[in-house]
Amino acid sequence: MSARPEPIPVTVLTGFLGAGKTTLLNRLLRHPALRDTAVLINEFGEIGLDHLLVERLDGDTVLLNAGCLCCTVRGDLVRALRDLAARMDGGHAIRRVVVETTGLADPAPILQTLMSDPLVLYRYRLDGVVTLVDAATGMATLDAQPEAVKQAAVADRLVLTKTDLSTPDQVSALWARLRALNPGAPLLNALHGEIEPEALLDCGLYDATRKHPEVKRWLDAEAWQAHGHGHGHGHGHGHGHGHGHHEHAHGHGHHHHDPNRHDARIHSFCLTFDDPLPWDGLATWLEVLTMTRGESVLRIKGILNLEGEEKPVAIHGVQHLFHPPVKLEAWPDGDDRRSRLVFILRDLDRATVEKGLRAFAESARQQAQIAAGRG
Ligand SMILES: Nc1nc2c(ncn2[C@@H]2O[C@H](COP(=O)(O)OP(=O)(O)OP(=O)(O)O)[C@@H](O)[C@H]2O)c(=O)[nH]1
Repeated sequence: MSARPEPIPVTVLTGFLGAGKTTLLNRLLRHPALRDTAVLINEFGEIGLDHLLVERLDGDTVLLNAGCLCCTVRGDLVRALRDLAARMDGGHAIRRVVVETTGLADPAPILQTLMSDPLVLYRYRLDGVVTLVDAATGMATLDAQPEAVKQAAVADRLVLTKTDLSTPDQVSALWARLRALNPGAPLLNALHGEIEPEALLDCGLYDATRKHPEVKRWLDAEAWQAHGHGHGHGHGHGHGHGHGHHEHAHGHGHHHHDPNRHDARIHSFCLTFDDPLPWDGLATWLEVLTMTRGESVLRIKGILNLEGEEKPVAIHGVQHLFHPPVKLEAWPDGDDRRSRLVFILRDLDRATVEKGLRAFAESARQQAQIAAGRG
């Protein structure tokens, strides 16, 4: 038996048509930090011009030529990642993968691919979603294109490009809008693709150079506290398991822009629980949620304190698909043992989610009590 090879971090680079993905990628690839990076490019329709534009073609750039992104991309992506793994086994040094999506792509199927294929799961880990937004056209694009809103909402890092082509007012309005849509992702700037790789890389649960989980960077639960003016629903849930609502739904930001219909449909919030949660109840609820409302679940990330578990467990889901839960070695942030669940949802309100979760948790607790003869 050989040990599991160190999983290779995968960064998903997305952003609407012309946002500056190729420009940024070309700059990034010149950095020593991105030595031995393989690039996978997902093109829409025509044989990809981007393939030619990515300058450092050293045989590790693979074109994923997929007409429809919803389904076909997955097979292509899996095949490309499997091929890369075979090349690594043959001694080829690859330390990182960047998947550049087409501007029209819904990032969800790509994320799902990374969390569902067994070989991909074994050899790779999702490091993060980096979404580029063109400062000059971003507002109009977000107004017109639901996919662009979704790309921004699920991002782990948001990068504003082309600030040289827009006024400071345009930039601040766009920042406010992105902040409202996605309070958890740091907002960065890249002029002509110029950005420090450290700002974009290693935003996943694991730092590439260290073994311990980077929960703070990954989950950024504090962001909802800092931005959460929509908290404090005092439901009387009689069991005293924690609460602490931090929500940022759209509509009460500081910006003057009217809530857009796409933005208004998407919102994100963080639920916090002080007491351990029963895994059975939570798992059943997640299953019900994703089976019945999967299309509304853009992303769920969480650190859980589970009944009967000493260590924290990380969960990560996109629409109807979940990454297998990962047991972490240590509690984050000075032994903070609260469960924290970050939700990015479309057309699904917080109360439904929260009530369902609490009900399933409660029912699992009662079942356990009955089973233990205490019911
Ligand atoms: N003025 C200005 N132009 C930029 C900046 N970043 C990128 N561009 C230009 O914007 C255009 C589109 O950039 P690309 O990098 O091709 O964008 P992309 O997101 O890869 O585009 P698609 O692959 O078509 O989705 C190019 O002409 C870039 O030179 C910037 O910060 N300022």
